[in-house]
Formats: sequence, C-alpha cells, structure tokens
Amino acid sequence: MSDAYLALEDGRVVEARGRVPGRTRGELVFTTAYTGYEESLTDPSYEEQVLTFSYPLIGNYGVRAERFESDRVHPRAAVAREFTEEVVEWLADEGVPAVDHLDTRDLVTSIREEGAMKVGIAVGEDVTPEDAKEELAQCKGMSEHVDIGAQVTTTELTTFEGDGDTTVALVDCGAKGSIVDSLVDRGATVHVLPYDADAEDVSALDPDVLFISNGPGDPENYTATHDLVEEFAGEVPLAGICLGQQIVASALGGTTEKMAFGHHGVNQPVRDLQTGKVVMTTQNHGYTVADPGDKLDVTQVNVNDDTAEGLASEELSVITRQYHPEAHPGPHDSLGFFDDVLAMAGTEGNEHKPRAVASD
Ligand SMILES: NC(=O)CC[C@H](N)C(=O)O
Repeated sequence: MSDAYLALEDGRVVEARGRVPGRTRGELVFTTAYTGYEESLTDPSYEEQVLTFSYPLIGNYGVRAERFESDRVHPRAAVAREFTEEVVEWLADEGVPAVDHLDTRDLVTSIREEGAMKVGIAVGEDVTPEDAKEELAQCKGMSEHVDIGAQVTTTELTTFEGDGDTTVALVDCGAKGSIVDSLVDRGATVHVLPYDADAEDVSALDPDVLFISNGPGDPENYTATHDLVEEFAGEVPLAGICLGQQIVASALGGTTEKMAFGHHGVNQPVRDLQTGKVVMTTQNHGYTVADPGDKLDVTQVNVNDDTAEGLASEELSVITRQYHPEAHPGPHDSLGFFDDVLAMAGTEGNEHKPRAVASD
C-alpha cells in the first residue's frame, strides 16, 4: 500500500511517496529545466496541468517569493524524484498536492513516447488506486477548458509606470510578471488589462503597442483576445509571447495545433532565419502555430523540429515569439526582443541597456 497514486491515461497506476495530500487531475507535462522551479511553479501557463520535473532534486536553493512569476502556484500538482522540505512546505501552504520518490525518468519517457496525457492523482493516508482513477475519469482535455483565461487573468486594469515615453497595453491571459518587468525596465509604462478586455478598453489607453501575454490552454478559446488583435492589427503595433504569438497568428488568418508533448525547458535552440544566429531559449508550450497565414512571416524556427518560434509583419508592425524572451527561468539570450518591441513602437525607452549579452 502507498499513500500516493498516479492513474495515467495509458492505463498504468504508478505508486509514489505522498508529500502534500490531496486529490486532483490534469494534463501531465514535464519540464527539463534544471533551475527555476519557483518560476515554473508560479507560471500561470501551467494552469490545469500536473508538472513533472525531470531534474531529480527540486528545492536545493530554497524558496523566495521575489522569484515568483505570479501570486500563486498554478499546476494542479507537482511531481519530482525528490522535493526538499522547504518546497513541500510551500506547496502545502498553497494546497497543491505533491508526490516524489517515483521513477520520473520513466514518466518523462512515457510522455515523450505517448504524448502529454491526462492523469488522476490521490495523495493521503487512506487513498487507493481507485481514488486516482476516479480523478482521471473527471479530467478534461486542455482544449475543453474553454474559459481558462478567467482563472489566471487580472481582475482589473493595473498600471506599472516606466520612466520612458512608451505606453504598452498588455492583455493578461496569464502573464508572467517578468514580462511586465522587462518592459518597465526599458522605460515603458505598462497597463495590464483583463484577458477579455474590449476595443474601448484598449483605445482609452491610446497605447503605442498592444501586447498579448503568455497563458494556459488552447489559444483558440481566447475569443475576446482574438477580436482585439483583429480590431487593432495595422492600427497599433502588435507584440506577443507564447500564447500571444498563437493568438496573433490565429487572429490574422493562421492556424494553431496541439503538439505531442510541447516544449518545456530552458535549452531550446532557436535559429533566426535572417542572421542564421542560434539562441538558447526558455520554452513552455503545448500548442504551436501550424500555419502563420499570409499576413505574417516566420522569422525564427526551432532547430530541433522547425516549428515557428518568431513571427513578424513589417506592414502591420507585428513581432511575436513562441518562446519566453524574458527567461525567468533560463538564458538571457533573447532579452533584446523587448528592445525590438519598443523600437517598433517608434518611441524612445529609457537608457536601459539590455541585460542580455546578445539580443535575438
Ligand atoms: N506559455 C504559454 O503561453 C503557453 C501557450 C499555450 N497555452 C500552449 O500551451 O502552447
């Protein structure tokens, strides 16, 4: 008997050590990031997912709130080979079930071979495999969370003042805090809007850039955000990261699709098609732009699988990234993206010198 069971969609039930009790379910994904567990666990993009760490020891440098990317832990549960006590206390405070002492390498291999799969989790003294199977039976597919943006967005307009003269309207579909920081660091004033903001809300801000954030779930479900992109394309420069790239592409005539298990890690190589330069990037996504349509050009591709990593339109003033140029966690190779966004706005930021060694 064990005090923790994972019921997988492929029919297996895996035993583990229970670290934080609870019963839950979600799409089982993994990250190969070997640092940044605080940033990953507080990334709203993981909403409704169960996050498995391929790196064996999670918590070896403590837990500090200043590294958090949002105000709470977003995965429905956390899985690792070993969690430290400090991480267990943090997850317990947040009410997030956690398990360890299982073969996470085997779990990651299964996800790689069979694709991201649903999982039911039951943790506690008297749990049984049937409890985990009951959770699995209730688990929705990611695309079935049709209003997932409501679970992660800001409830009201929030402004972060910069000392330059660029105004950015950022639509919060589950934005990581370091995206806002990266813009404010460069002098922009960032108005963070709810994911379902309408055209009047944006026009009232008279922004130099409309920026669509990262976020969880299927990009096709963000209908209000699609409408904003369609409304302002060609009127206001557009930028987007991860989910933002997917929504912009879809709203401008492209298509998106679900990947087998996505890209979740901090060492994904991306090549710029113009310069040929390769940068290492942080990635966390399970959907991708299958076809950018005829209004956007692919400017950067993933070296491993040729998926679209950067899109642009000079005519419409659009620049988007599938990866996370803000890092947090991961390499700073692509922080220059934020300078490019402000340059596209045609205004001057502050004298900030990008922290990155090289921009993408
Ligand atoms: N980090 C993100 O913005 C993720 C985008 C989208 N939910 C995906 O999984 O592809």
